[in-house]
Order: sequence, then structure tokens, then C-alpha cells
Amino acid sequence: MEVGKGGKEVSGGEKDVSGNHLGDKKVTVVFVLGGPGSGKGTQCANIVEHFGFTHLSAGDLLRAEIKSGSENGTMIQNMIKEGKIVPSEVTIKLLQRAMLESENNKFLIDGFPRNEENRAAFEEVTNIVPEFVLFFDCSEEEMEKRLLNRNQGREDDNIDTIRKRFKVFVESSLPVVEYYNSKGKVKKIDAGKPINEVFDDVKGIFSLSHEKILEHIMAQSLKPIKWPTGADLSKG
Ligand SMILES: Nc1ncnc2c1ncn2[C@@H]1O[C@H](COP(=O)(O)OP(=O)(O)OP(=O)(O)O)[C@@H](O)[C@H]1O
Ligand SMILES: Nc1ccn([C@@H]2O[C@H](COP(=O)(O)O)[C@@H](O)[C@H]2O)c(=O)n1
Ligand SMILES: [Mg+2]
Repeated sequence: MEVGKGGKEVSGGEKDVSGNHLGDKKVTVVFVLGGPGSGKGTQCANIVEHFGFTHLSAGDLLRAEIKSGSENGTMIQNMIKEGKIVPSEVTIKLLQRAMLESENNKFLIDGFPRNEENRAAFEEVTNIVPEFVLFFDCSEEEMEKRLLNRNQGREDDNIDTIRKRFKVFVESSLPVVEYYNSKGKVKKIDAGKPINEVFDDVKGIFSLSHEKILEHIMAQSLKPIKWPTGADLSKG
């Protein structure tokens, strides 16, 4: 099935281009981005509970693919161990399948797009534009501490891979955040605070109406994104 491409077919062969479509349903997508250990998964679980979204973590889908014994399993496992980004084709297929299999139409896509290739390929293949991008801003020092204490048995939670993941985040993922910031789509959250306080800020965003979210984003969209705290990326 061609998913979302060019909008949903409506009667008379016309295309309905209002909003995002996936197969037959109209969908809302929020991208959740932030460095490794910034708390994306933790906050997505809270958003699911309070706001009825379905959480799709690209990393979790890739790890499930390894476990399933798929032909791509070994390649994915090697990429994750090295902190590298898996080719978009693989990740996008997993995301599309998960969205199609879900009965929900509101998705939090966590950890995707992770680089320019992810971003452009997703847009090209699905035609889906995110409602907004939730960006968890946290210092590397705090993220490193969290990852080393996570204890979930992840093969990439060791100091060597963590350093590689930070480098990939700065070099490949932050430019994607900058891209969406230039489109006025980024909602930045201070993720260095305790979990409950971060969720208070997240709640503030999800409780706003669509119009208010846009107003809120526009009010801050002219400010350059700063990461890690104190570094002004707009100055190269
Ligand atoms: N605000 C916070 N303060 C302290 N610890 C936190 C906070 N948010 C999350 N944690 C803890 O930090 C660890 C990493 O959190 P989480 O798995 O949500 O991060 P993530 O952004 O999804 O990371 P990854 O990109 O590696 O999947 C977890 O052990 C979690 O309990
Ligand atoms: N779009 C993505 C997302 C993730 N990966 C790989 O999975 C690793 C773990 O991701 P988390 O979000 O769970 O931290 C990540 O380091 C990448 O190797 C990917 O390739 N593409
Ligand atoms: Mg995660």
C-alpha cells in the first residue's frame, strides 16, 4: 500500500491534502527528539498515560527487529553497538508498519528523525509532517550519568558507545532539530530537571490547543536553539 503519499484519495479522484494521512486514517505525529538519556522514553510513557498517544520508539522497534531474527538483525545490532544510524529505509518501514497496525491515530515518534537522511526519506515516503517537535534539552554530563545508571541491559549503555552516540547526536541529530526550529516547529523543554518537573512542562504543551501550540512555538522560534546548555549553535 502506498502510505500517505500525496494525501488521501477522495471521491472523484481528487486528493484530500488537509492534514497527514496514513492509509485510510488521518494521523497526528509529534517527533520527540533529544540526546541519548535526555528522558525521551520516560516522558513519552507519561504522555501516553495522560494524553492518549501511542509511543513509537525507533530504537525500541530496531531492538525488537534484532530479537525477531530478521535478516537485517545482525546489521542493526552492529550499528547500535557502534552508535551509528541505521539506514532510513529499515527504520521507516518499521515505523510505518507500527502506525498501520495501531488502532490509534496519534503518535509520538521517539528518536526519529535522527539525521537528515531520516528526515528527508520519511517526508518523501510518507508525506507526513509533524504537528510539532518536542526537544528535550539536557547537558551531556547529566545524560552520561543517567545512561550509566539505567541498568536495562542495553548493549549501547557503556562509556565507549555513549561517547559515540553523543558525537552522532551533535553532528547528525542536532542539525535536524535546527531544521525544524527554522520552520517554527520546535518546542524545547529543559530536560535537566527532575522527572516530575519535566513532565509539568510537557503537560503544559500537550494541554494547549493546536492554535495555542502554534502561537507558543512562534513566540520562541526566532530564538536560536542552544545545546548543550550554554553553547549557541547558531554561531557555528
Ligand atoms: N528528568 C530525569 N531526571 C533523572 N533521571 C531521569 C530523568 N528522565 C529520565 N531519567 C532516567 O534516565 C535514564 C534514561 O532515560 P530514558 O530512557 O527515558 O532516556 P532516552 O532519552 O529515551 O534515552 P535513549 O535515547 O538512550 O533511549 C532512565 O534510567 C530514566 O529513568
Ligand atoms: N532513528 C533511529 C533511532 C535509533 N537508531 C539506533 O538505535 C540506537 C538506540 O536508539 P535510542 O533512541 O533507543 O537511544 C541508536 O543509537 C542508533 O544506533 C537508529 O539507527 N535510527
Ligand atoms: Mg529511549
